[in-house]
Amino acid sequence: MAGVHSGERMAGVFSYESSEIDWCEDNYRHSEHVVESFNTMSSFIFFIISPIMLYLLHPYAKERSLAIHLVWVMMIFVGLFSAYFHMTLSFVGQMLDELSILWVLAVGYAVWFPRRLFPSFIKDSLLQVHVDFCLCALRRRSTFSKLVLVITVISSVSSFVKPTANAYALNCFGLHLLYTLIIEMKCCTDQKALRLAKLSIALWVLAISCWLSDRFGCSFWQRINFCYLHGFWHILIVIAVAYGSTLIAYLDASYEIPYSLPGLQYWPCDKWAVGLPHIVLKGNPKTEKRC
Ligand SMILES: CCCCCCCC/C=C\CCCCCCCC(=O)N[C@@H](CO)[C@H](O)/C=C/CCCCCCCCCCCCC
Ligand SMILES: [Ca+2]
Ligand SMILES: [Zn+2]
Repeated sequence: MAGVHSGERMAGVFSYESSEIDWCEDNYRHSEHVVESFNTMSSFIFFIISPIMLYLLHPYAKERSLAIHLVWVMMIFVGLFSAYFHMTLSFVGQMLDELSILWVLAVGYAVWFPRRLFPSFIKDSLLQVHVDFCLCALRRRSTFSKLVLVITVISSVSSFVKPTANAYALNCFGLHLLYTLIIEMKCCTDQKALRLAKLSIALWVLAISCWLSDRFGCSFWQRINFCYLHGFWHILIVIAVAYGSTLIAYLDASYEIPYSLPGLQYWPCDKWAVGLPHIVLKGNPKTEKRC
């Protein structure tokens, strides 16, 4: 009997609308198989932007570390799980969506978090030992990555305690990322980087306004028959991440591989006012010392 009950519960977490979260868009408006059509369709933006970013970041990732590619590979899974979540509004869909975001953030922190902002116990840990500068930098990042891994595993397990709070916790990580970016930009004089920082922050503010407005202002949006703000959030946040992560990658390249003379450009055309930012390496890496 107990087996039957646990089997039913297992099936329950996959069933349509088993999540406690329901976004503002009307359910089953366009199809009886898709709960929120616009929210599902807008998740496909991840499948467009991620491969382009993988292609654009390749020269920098090849020089710095191929692990950087993990960020945009995992963003494809975020898109996939987001589409599945909005198609079903199932509990499993919600958890996959949120846990995939958590793990992308973790990889982003592990590969890009600025070394000079590492906790002091990591920064001081190798001071006494006389090791090569590059080796020391690598070891510190590896220790930091292990710390990130421990925090992410604990957060993943805790996410099952109160699933409705997960999205807010994830946005707190987003706020920390914003704070880190502001600290990093304080002493920056590079006009292209400053412009990219302003654009990233503006896109993030716009995206989060859509997310919050869909969550808390739904009755207003229903009255004017415009319930698509969560879908707009998907589009804006993926562009904000493309802008913000390229900026962080550019700052990382300037500190860690300065000999490759990193620069910022826009794709498809650098002269256009809009486009996807990427890093160009103007130096000749082969002849220089690598870290
Ligand atoms: C030094 C660190 C570098 C980190 C690099 C950035 C890595 C990318 C991080 C996050 C990806 C965000 C993906 C958004 C997923 C959209 C799916 C979705 O809509 N899910 C909702 C349910 O459908 C769910 O309620 C959303 C929860 C909130 C998620 C908040 C994530 C924080 C995003 C931070 C982005 C910062 C952008 C940088 C701007 C300066
Ligand atoms: Ca809905
Ligand atoms: Zn969503």
